[in-house]
Amino acid sequence: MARIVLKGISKSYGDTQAVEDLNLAIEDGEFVVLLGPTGAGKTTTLRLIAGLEPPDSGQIAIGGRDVAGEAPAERDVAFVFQQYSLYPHLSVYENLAFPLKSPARRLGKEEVDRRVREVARMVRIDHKLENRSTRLSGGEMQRVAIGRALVRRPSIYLMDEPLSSLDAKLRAELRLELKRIQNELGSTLLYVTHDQVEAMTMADRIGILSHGRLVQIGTPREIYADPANLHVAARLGQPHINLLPVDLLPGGQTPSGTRTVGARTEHIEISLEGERNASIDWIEHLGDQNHLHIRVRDHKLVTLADPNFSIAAGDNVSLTLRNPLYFDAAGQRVT
Ligand SMILES: Nc1ncnc2c1ncn2[C@@H]1O[C@H](COP(=O)(O)OP(=O)(O)OP(=O)(O)O)[C@@H](O)[C@H]1O
Repeated sequence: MARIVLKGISKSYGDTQAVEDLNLAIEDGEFVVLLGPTGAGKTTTLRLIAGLEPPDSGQIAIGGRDVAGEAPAERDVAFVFQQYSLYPHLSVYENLAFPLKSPARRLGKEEVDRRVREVARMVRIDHKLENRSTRLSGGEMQRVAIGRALVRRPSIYLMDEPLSSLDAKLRAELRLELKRIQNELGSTLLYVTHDQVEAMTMADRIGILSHGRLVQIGTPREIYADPANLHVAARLGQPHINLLPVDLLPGGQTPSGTRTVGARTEHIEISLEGERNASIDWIEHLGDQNHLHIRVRDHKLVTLADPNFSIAAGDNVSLTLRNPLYFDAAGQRVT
């Protein structure tokens, strides 16, 4: 377990600035998720910490040590990739034992056996230890890949979209398990994803990356409720935040300098009373909730509604804002 500190890290590939002046401290035992769109610099950040590439400038410290001169193996870091990279000719047991077999480790046979079985229980694959790794489902393979990282007990874990190749149900299951395991081990974990649900459910803190820069870092609640700018506000929330011109809807007290009003479901009151200023274009029925597609003059917005709310396409409704978010011409929050 260890603290990770990045100070002024930059990295470019030719003309592409992948990471730019990145400052980030991840506390010992903390679960930090880097969230950002494709090309934001997430994978590059992990690769720099792991030592797979050197930064152009800046410093990286792990557990108080400047790791500039250290090779990946010396950094005591485990990396889990998007695609499970198991040894196909080996059994699950042998795959899990593999990282413990390097001559440098000098672990006795019993100790290896004990650790393999302990980790197999943790990632819930202990009933398949003798299976060939090719005879596993995608979810089981990824459990083994995660187990192989855990078995070494490194000081930090770096995970690059480890759940993205799995179906939605498995992803939800493994999300919970990863969080439980990290809690149990108290390990420092830096996790990269572009899935906002993973970020919201697992992270102690979320760091939002855009064009190689860290735009904001905070607890999931802070990032969601108090976004620094439009870019961050648009990364979280389902359906997406509605960006509306000032004065389109009544309600709220617009601060001066506001150019755009950001309204999520919880910022929009729908009523069948009062002046009807909007009409329902269509309704998506998702089972436990409905997405209402609403038109206000020539603007469209989407909000959630309870399926029991009795409303139909073509109905006219009254919309009012309640404490929405305000942004200036540059997209920065105005309060
Ligand atoms: N080895 C490389 N050579 C050239 N350009 C690279 C290399 N690695 C990354 N880049 C570029 O650096 C930028 C950041 O890439 P990076 O892989 O870190 O983004 P990411 O946020 O992880 O994206 P994704 O979600 O698609 O994995 C991109 O524009 C990418 O094309």
